[in-house]
Amino acid sequence: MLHSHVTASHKRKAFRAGLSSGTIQRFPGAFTPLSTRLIQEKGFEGVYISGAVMANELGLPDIGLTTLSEVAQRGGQIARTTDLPTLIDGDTGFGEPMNVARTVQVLEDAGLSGVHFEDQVNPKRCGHLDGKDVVDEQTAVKRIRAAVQARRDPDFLIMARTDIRGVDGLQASLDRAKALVDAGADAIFAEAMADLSEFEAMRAAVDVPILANMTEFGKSDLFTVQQLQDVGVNMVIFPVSLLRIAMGAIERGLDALAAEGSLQSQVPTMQTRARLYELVDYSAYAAFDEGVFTFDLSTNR
Ligand SMILES: C[C@](O)(C(=O)O)[C@H](CC(=O)O)C(=O)O
Ligand SMILES: [Mg+2]
Repeated sequence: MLHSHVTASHKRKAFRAGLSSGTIQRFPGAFTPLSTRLIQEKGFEGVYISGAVMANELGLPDIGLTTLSEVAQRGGQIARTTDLPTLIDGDTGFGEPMNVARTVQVLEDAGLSGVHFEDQVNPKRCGHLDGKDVVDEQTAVKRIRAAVQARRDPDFLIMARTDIRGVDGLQASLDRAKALVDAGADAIFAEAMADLSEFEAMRAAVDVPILANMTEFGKSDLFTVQQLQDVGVNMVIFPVSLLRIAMGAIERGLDALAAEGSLQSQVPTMQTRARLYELVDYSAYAAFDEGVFTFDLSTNR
């Protein structure tokens, strides 16, 4: 009822334990706080909070328009609904290294378990699009150093994302990842790897956990969790998938409503009222109310 049943500190420790467990950690992207309830119930290890989804949900493209306050608020709303660890997309950190430092502290306070910062220039764009650009190594390293220095909870995970693969190729990406680990990154997000052998090369290059991004309609094939685990990937995100699934269903539903004048034909595809109430734990709230209203002073002398 009401919120997560474990503390932010517990979730951060669980995140780190999962990353070093030898079992790949699967983090679907929650596109609403409500969706975390399903992610948890279905047995996934954690929840990803996508910058693309946060922007797109507001009707904006994912080009660095969302602000730290918007992202922290949404991240906090999502984190509080789940007992699972949460990794949030910190884009380029919302400014210069000083801003990156503040971002870390705000996200720690919002109850997130970790954040990733990327080495793109501003304005940033989806890592799977052409025409993106990256900052030089020194600038990228400064971002990560600022993040690491600002953190107060040593368990809060700072992940460095490098987008350089799509700009300067695989070797540049391995070199960049090593520099980011030397700067203190706890984990590496190697964006837009072309195939499994590239993940394998990244695995060999660094000795921290590595993340694979299985975003649809991107540069990478959609490898299975098992294939990624087999090449030593420690965690995989499905960042925008739930939004895409839901928006696909919404379009089909609206088409049916427009064509048929009623949603009767769609009802079997809908989540039922009973299932929805189960996810928001409705009955526990009703029981709580009943307990308060039936409280009888005379029996408590
Ligand atoms: C992971 C990502 O940064 C996101 O914001 O979810 C995006 C996902 C996408 O646009 O498909 C990315 O840059 O890969
Ligand atoms: Mg993003």
